[in-house]
Amino acid sequence: MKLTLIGNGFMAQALARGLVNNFEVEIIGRDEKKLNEIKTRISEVEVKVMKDMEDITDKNIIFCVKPYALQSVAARLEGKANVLFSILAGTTLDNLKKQIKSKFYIRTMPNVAASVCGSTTTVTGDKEAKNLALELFSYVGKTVWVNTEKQLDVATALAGSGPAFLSLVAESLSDGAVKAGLERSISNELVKGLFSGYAKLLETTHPALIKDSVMSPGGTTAAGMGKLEEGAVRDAMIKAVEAANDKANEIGQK
Ligand SMILES: NC(=O)C1=CN([C@@H]2O[C@H](COP(=O)(O)OP(=O)(O)OC[C@H]3O[C@@H](n4cnc5c(N)ncnc54)[C@H](OP(=O)(O)O)[C@@H]3O)[C@@H](O)[C@H]2O)C=CC1
Ligand SMILES: O=C(O)[C@@H]1CCC=N1
Repeated sequence: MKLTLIGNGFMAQALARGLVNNFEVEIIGRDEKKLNEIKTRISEVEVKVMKDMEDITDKNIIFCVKPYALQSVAARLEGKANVLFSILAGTTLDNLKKQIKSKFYIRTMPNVAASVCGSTTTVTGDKEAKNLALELFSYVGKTVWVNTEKQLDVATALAGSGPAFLSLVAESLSDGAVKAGLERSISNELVKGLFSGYAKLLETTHPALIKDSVMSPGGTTAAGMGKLEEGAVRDAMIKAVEAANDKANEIGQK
């Protein structure tokens, strides 16, 4: 089966790398130089500069441009695709249906860890294309089917934006260690180990239990936790996910 990725940015390339071993992959973009650079990095893909009018009849499209570019790119697509898979944050199935013709529509939300086959991708849309969607995105990590776009928007806030939120945690923990006198290279090494070890623990243990197992009475962790609560980190994280979800809804209303 052939997959056509429209857009050649970070996510398109991450998906292409995961998909080339199992599908024919074509990437369509607007910048020949960028496309040729991609071809040198991912030799298995076909690259193509978008025509004034691009025929998508019967193609399986993975749409990978920014949400604001939907209208201008859609205006140059003619014909009816087989399945349109969108990775666009916030952009609703209704909006996609108004702008691009396809037999079936799927909305997905992968994350940046797709570039290392570690995405957890949420998927919703037409049931007829469910199995294909779950298969495609399994080549860049795990997949989770949800029944509503409301769930997909919240998943966008949590798992799509989440790597950026966790980057703030990773970077600031390393900064704290440097402030306390540890060399940056050692701090960064410890943060990497901390995240990978923690990910393994989280597979089997609730976060509250992990916290309780670390925090001894009057100990070092309790001292640090006090400061996190003073800084309202928990509240800030909750508000970050809420704000990202609100933004997805706002994009959806445009
Ligand atoms: N980054 C992330 O972590 C995630 C992003 N997403 C979603 O993925 C989508 C792509 O994001 P990302 O890969 O990060 O963004 P990039 O900016 O890296 O890529 C966007 C791509 O769209 C192309 N593009 C923009 N406008 C046009 C146009 N008018 N005609 C043709 N091509 C156009 C750009 O072309 P050019 O290179 O020529 O500028 C570029 O190839 C977004 O909709 C985002 O919501 C989803 C999950 C996670
Ligand atoms: O912020 C963004 O637009 C994208 C969507 C999901 C993650 N990042």
